Amino acid sequence: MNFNRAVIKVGSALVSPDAKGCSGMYLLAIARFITECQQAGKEIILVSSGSVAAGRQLIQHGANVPSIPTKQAMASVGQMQMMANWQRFFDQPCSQLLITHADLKNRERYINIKNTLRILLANHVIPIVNENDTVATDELKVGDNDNLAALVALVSEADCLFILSDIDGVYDQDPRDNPDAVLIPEISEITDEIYAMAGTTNNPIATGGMKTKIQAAEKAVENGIETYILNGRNSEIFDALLKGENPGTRFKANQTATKARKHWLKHTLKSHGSVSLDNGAANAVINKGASLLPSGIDEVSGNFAAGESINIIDNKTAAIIAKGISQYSHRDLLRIKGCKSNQITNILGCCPSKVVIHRDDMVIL
Ligand SMILES: Nc1ncnc2c1ncn2[C@@H]1O[C@H](COP(=O)(O)OP(=O)(O)O)[C@@H](O)[C@H]1O
Ligand SMILES: N[C@@H](CCC(=O)OP(=O)(O)O)C(=O)O
Repeated sequence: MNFNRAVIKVGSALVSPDAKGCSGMYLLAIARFITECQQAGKEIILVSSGSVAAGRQLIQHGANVPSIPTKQAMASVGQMQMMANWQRFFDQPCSQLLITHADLKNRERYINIKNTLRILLANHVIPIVNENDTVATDELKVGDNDNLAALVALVSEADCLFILSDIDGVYDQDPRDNPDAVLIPEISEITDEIYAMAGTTNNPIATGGMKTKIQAAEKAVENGIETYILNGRNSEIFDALLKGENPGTRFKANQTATKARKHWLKHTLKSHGSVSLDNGAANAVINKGASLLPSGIDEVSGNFAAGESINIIDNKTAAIIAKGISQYSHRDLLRIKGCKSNQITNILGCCPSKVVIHRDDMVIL
């Protein structure tokens, strides 16, 4: 799995499969996948739908489609149930972020959301985002959690977006109406033809269907974020992902977005110091797309602050193999070099990051 930070979007049909309150039926496997990703040094943000579905039985409504205020009340009571349901699958604390489109459009609020997410992740809290349905009228709304998840991936600078739904991926036509529909494993360009294949949803508790998932994928890939649409009802997909396979539809990230950042790293940023790596770490960085962990660092030289660029040297050849932005100052690195990431807090008193240089902050030379 070649990512450092991912947003995982979970649809209503997984949180509340029969729209009668919350269920753990599908969340257990999702939570296990999240834990396994974290154990591999990756950071995960959840975007969870399901508040309306979870609260549906607790608010009176007739046989007709509930009105907007009724749905807002359902979301309000259902959100509590949904968060409690997620929390029981994690030993770590979960946190709640309820946001609207208006929050993401406002620069000051955008930065506040970004900073909050960063600090939550640094403290090993699992951020769980949903739209703030109570205050969201049409002008304030993102409207669907697929597009919200793409915006969360942008604000959090994630490099991967997983959209988990009740269907295996994008088909050439809606498989609910067309049994001959064929799954498309790889989409390298989102064209009008792709949009034409995507229908809406017939699930009364869901919003958007495949159309909003394609919109979300488009937003993400054009910003260099690889996107997958997957069936969260099938727990085998998580084993496949962990093995680096694609068990659904993958949208290739636009390389120019990634390239622009790598170009800036390589050519614009001046290095203020260096770290030398042992054999295993040098191999992981060059050949396995890994982030740099403190355990692989043998030596630290120079005088640099957290957030500054440094060279990465292979101890064996003394060659500069890569360059990247260090999450730690040279002083802190001298104290944590050679240590496991889970020892950082004991040594420094805090752990702003499990990795010394994130893969997306690194360029191989
Ligand atoms: N081309 C398509 N490929 C796959 N699914 C499609 C397509 N067009 C429409 N759909 C529908 O989209 C649904 C998933 O969207 P939705 O019900 O909004 O799920 P979620 O609650 O996970 O957001 C599928 O169950 C399927 O019926
Ligand atoms: N904020 C709403 C999200 C609605 C929504 O987008 O649902 P889904 O299509 O299942 O992702 C809720 O929590 O019910």
